[in-house]
Amino acid sequence: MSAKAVRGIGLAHRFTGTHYLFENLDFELLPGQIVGLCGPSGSGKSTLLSILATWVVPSLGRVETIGVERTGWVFQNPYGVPRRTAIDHVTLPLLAQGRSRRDAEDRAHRVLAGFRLEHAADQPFRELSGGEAQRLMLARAVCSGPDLLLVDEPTAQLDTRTAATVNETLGAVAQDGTIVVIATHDPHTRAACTHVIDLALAHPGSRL
Ligand SMILES: Nc1ncnc2c1ncn2[C@@H]1O[C@H](COP(=O)(O)OP(=O)(O)OP(=O)(O)O)[C@@H](O)[C@H]1O
Repeated sequence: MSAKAVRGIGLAHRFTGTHYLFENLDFELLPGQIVGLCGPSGSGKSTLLSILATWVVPSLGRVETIGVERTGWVFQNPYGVPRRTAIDHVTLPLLAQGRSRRDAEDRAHRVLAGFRLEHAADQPFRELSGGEAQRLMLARAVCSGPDLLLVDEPTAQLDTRTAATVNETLGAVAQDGTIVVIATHDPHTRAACTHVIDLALAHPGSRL
């Protein structure tokens, strides 16, 4: 496995005209880790994901990456092609990597099964439930082979059993060498993480 790491160094962020959401954040994220970004609503979890994705420049500090060429992102709101089937969404990134159709479809079915979506393989995206659509986005992101996978609230819409499967599958993705970062409110998802960055503790007000 090639060396990969994501480092946050002295990170702090505030939007124009607002107070600092968090300050003095230092961390190193490595393959095999599944890192939970935790904290109350509005504490800056999605903002920190955007900073890790380099979409938002932090007010202070910097992010350094080593060996991270591909970043996958799964939003809270799933977006797909309404008429295209679930299996198509997952097969496409595998074909784009140069796999044969048969190899791509085999892998796509295995990944769908990992997210409890086998039953929906041939359903068009528009017929999926909210939770199925979001799991499909996870499956698609995993199939794009990211070095760093950023996920916003993956279990918010799921029942406990499905959420547990998703957490296990993300754990397996981390074991395969992806750095997985999950913004979450869910205590079960937090418990499934190997590391936690708690933004409640990085909030300037937490020291008052
Ligand atoms: N582009 C922006 N401009 C100004 N303020 C913003 C912007 N984006 C987010 N904020 C504010 O920054 C704060 C943190 O937002 P963020 O979405 O990162 O929190 P969160 O912890 O992910 O919240 P939630 O758990 O509710 O999703 C919020 O008060 C939000 O209104």
